[in-house]
Amino acid sequence: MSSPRILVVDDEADLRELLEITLLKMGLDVDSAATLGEARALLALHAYALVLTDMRLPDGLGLELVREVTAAYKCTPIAVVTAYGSAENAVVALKAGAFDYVTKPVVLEDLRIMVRSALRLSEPAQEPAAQQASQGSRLIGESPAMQSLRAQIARLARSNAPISITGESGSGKELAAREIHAQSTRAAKPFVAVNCGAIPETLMEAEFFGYRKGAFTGAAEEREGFFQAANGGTLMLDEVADLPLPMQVKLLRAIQERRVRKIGATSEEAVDVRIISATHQDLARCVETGTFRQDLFYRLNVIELRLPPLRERIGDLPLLCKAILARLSAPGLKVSLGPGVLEALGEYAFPGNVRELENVLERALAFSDDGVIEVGDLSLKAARPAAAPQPGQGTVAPAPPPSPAPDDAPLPSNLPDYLTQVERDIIVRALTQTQFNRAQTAALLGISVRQLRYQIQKLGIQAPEG
Ligand SMILES: Nc1ncnc2c1ncn2[C@@H]1O[C@H](COP(=O)(O)OP(=O)(O)OP(=O)(O)O)[C@@H](O)[C@H]1O
Repeated sequence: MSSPRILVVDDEADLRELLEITLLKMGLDVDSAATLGEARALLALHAYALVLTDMRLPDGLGLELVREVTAAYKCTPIAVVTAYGSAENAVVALKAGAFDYVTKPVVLEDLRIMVRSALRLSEPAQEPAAQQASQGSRLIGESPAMQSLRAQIARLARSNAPISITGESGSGKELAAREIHAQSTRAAKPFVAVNCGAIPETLMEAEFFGYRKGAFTGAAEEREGFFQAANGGTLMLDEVADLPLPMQVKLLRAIQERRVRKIGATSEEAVDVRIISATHQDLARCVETGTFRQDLFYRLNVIELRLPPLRERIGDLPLLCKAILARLSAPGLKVSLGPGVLEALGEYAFPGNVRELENVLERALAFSDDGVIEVGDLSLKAARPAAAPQPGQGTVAPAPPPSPAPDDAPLPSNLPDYLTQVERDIIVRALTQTQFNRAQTAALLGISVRQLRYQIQKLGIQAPEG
């Protein structure tokens, strides 16, 4: 079998030679070109496993070649060599479709890592793996929005460019990130998801970069950070807008240099990590208000992937309900939706998106008789004009408007836990008020007795049987 063939495009003879020798030593075949014209001629003659081009060439810009190769040779990844410190060039090239970049002066280890990663893209075994991943996609939905999302994911999986995923809470940002990872050449390596809002500021550096034994009091053992744990794979920075500014500086450096230093270490180590960031906030707005660094925003936001809210793809409801219920129901139990349920769901705005749909169905399933979910079991939070409760099917009372918290009130650091606590407190208060009379408590809170019983059990509230 012949070795993969690489095309090197550079007009600096010294650098070209260095690249050629490094690639030949990796057992690869190398062609080289000094101009765009020569490169085009070679591309027309051979199929390349990778094109590596300088950005400035005598007869034009490497960027032109990036665009041409991306459009005309879809199976050939193209990477660029950029001058040190010209982050702008790298970002422009990645946006234009470059697979990755290396900076000058070229660090040979970085070059080898990048080349190996690119070659995995053209390995024949990779094709079926990628196909399988997309066929077995866990992102459910056939709406035009989902089809377009899946197509974008398949394209993005073939690049190392940083991706910023935006979308409302519960819309599937983490699922999309996992999907990109699963379809990429990094699939065999770890996917590490980090909730940036959940790490105490004092521990952040240690968590991200690791530490050496004895680096600080309590550092009894050497520990890896998220970057090392994700080496070769993908690091997802969830709720990236929550990163404090000092950590943003350190993160930017790690991403730019592709190197991290453990706390207490004297030297840095190379890490090969693809960064996917996600947030439900408007990062550009955070930059304007000064809570997010512009340079980090620029680095993370190379390619933007927007996840549509569920209400924009409501046609996916039947498929989503089917898949969620199949997952939630006990083996052998057939679960179905009663009349009007899909319509009622279709009229609901789903501020919490697919996660909320999962919760609604899980709760409804617990209340349903004989595995048939009725409209009254849904207990949707917002008013649903056409989904008024049917007589005898439980009631959906309009909630009193929540009193707005003052703008400077401290935000909860874990919203689900906070909301669970609020729910618990309210139920305990209502139970105490009615002296644990469940029927009265349920009526007071506008839920059915069955729903109340379920919540009491779920929240572990100690209440005498009533
Ligand atoms: N298209 C989809 N198909 C199937 N399940 C989905 C889809 N989108 C989201 N989900 C499910 O919804 C839940 C929430 O998804 P996920 O955690 O990816 O959302 P998120 O946007 O990252 O949320 P957050 O902003 O709160 O972190 C998960 O259980 C996920 O499996």
